[in-house]
Amino acid sequence: MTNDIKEGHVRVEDVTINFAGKSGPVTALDTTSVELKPGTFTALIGPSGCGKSTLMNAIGGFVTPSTGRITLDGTPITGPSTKVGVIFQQYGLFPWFTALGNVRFGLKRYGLPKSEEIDRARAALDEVGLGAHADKFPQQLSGGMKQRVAIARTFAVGPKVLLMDEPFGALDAQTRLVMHDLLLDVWQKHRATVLFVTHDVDEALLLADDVRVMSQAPGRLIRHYEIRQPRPRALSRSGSDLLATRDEIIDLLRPAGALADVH
Ligand SMILES: Nc1ncnc2c1ncn2[C@@H]1O[C@H](COP(=O)(O)OP(=O)(O)OP(=O)(O)O)[C@@H](O)[C@H]1O
Repeated sequence: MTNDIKEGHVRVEDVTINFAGKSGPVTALDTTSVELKPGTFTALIGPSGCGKSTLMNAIGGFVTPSTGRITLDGTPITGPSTKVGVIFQQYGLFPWFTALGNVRFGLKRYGLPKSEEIDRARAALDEVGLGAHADKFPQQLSGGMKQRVAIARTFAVGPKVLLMDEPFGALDAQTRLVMHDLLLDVWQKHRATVLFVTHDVDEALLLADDVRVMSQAPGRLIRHYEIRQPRPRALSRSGSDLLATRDEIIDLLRPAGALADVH
């Protein structure tokens, strides 16, 4: 998708990440270079343990690369920042705050006047369709509703980059479809650069501009698919291109296919 968005440009340059394991160093991410262009939506898919979360945590500033570097808009990422929002499968909501309180908490660091903070939090909840549930506590909300609160909390802060680690993995199939539409709607309004980790090939193809496939551990990027079908997409009426891509990715994720050459 062409766009005139200038911020949220992520470059990962020759990054490897090693951790200290019980029996010596473990390579969690093999040499990886990738560019996330401003305002684009990239899905990252790969076998379990290949290093998807490690790459995401490095872009989030939670993990330091062992070699190489990661920049956001030309500046090296050296730690967590409000420019990079994060949404995990576990909603990360405070149980003692209402939905509104949770969104307000994310805004606290800005030191806004109380009325403005409340207005912004309410607007964010309206945007995800939860305006009528602002005063409910997380335990009174369904999984999909909790994830809506997490999305509202993150977008309210105005991140340039949004990292999502299997955000809908715990939701049922029907709720996931609703959440896909909601996420695309909110993303298209805010146009943060999104990196979305998933195990679900269909989810990647329905949502992303770019699908990046990783090899078995120690992971590296082995394939890049540019998906140019207009959204909203449905695999059942998407024509043969998307279905052929889907078959290819499923093959790549099989242990033998995952050793294929880099493209
Ligand atoms: N802090 C850590 N210390 C030691 N090893 C780690 C650490 N974090 C991750 N690893 C190891 O690095 C490898 C990659 O882990 P990572 O969680 O990034 O994989 P993943 O692709 O996200 O897996 P999954 O799809 O199962 O969530 C694994 O072998 C994991 O055990």
